[in-house]
Amino acid sequence: MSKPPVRVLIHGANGRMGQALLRLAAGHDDLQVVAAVSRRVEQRVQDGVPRFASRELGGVPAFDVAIDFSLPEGFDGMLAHCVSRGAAFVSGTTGLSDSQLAALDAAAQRIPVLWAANFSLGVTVLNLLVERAARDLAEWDCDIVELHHIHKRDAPSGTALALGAAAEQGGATPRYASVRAGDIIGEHTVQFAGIGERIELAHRATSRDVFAQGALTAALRMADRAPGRYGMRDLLAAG
Ligand SMILES: NC(=O)C1=CN([C@@H]2O[C@H](COP(=O)(O)OP(=O)(O)OC[C@H]3O[C@@H](n4cnc5c(N)ncnc54)[C@H](OP(=O)(O)O)[C@@H]3O)[C@@H](O)[C@H]2O)C=CC1
Ligand SMILES: O=C(O)C1=N[C@H](C(=O)O)C[C@H](O)C1
Repeated sequence: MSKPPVRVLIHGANGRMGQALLRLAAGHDDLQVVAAVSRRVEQRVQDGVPRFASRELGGVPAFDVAIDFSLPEGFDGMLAHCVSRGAAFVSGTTGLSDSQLAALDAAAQRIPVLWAANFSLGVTVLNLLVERAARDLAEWDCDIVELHHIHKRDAPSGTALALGAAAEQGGATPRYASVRAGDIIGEHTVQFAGIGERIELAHRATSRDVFAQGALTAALRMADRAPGRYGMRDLLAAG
């Protein structure tokens, strides 16, 4: 007998990422979007998916996992809601405060939690490469340059900070520079500069679909996990 589809809630549904998630989710037989949540709701049902405003969470049907790509103002409410429903929480929202990041650890005592600054396979591997390079190049200057679209609010990007943490793990001390321009999806370069030579490790996303597809895959894999804190590296290890 085939498994029933994983029931997914998408939070931040009106946004750039929310729209990509809804479009790509429609092509997955193994999941069903049972609720699309955002601040404002114009139509009660759109493309067969029930819509809810964030103040109406009490009326949302049962779900196995929420995928949150909202903003820091929306994040706390959805995390708390997942804990109260016993559902898994997968989030890519960036610009979070230290206390919001700590709240992920507290929630992970009760539900499966995966937060990642970047859901692309390329950046997941880039983090490993940066940590490795920093181990041998800790004395070199380390600079992280990130470019994003003009609407992005947080800087440095979540990915830049995660790459910085990987560099620090290897012993380097990174500096950050941010550019906000046009419709750039997301580009990150980690430069290690010595005397007479330098290395650049770079990732360029040309479509938001890579983040959305990564988050849908993560949601499918998190739905039936034990409570705990997970990262993209755990998904790599899972194959
Ligand atoms: N980890 C990753 O791989 C990636 C992470 N991101 C991050 O995802 C987040 C969303 O990005 P993007 O889609 O471009 O942003 P948008 O501004 O396009 O969308 C944000 C969404 O969040 C909703 N929202 C905002 N505030 C609240 C609130 N207080 N309560 C409930 N919902 C709220 C908005 O609803 P409404 O429209 O109704 O106001 C909107 O649907 C950002 O933090 C971004 O940095 C982005 C891409 C990849
Ligand atoms: O806001 C975005 O667009 C993106 N945000 C993430 C970040 O802050 O690193 C990931 C990606 O680069 C796109």
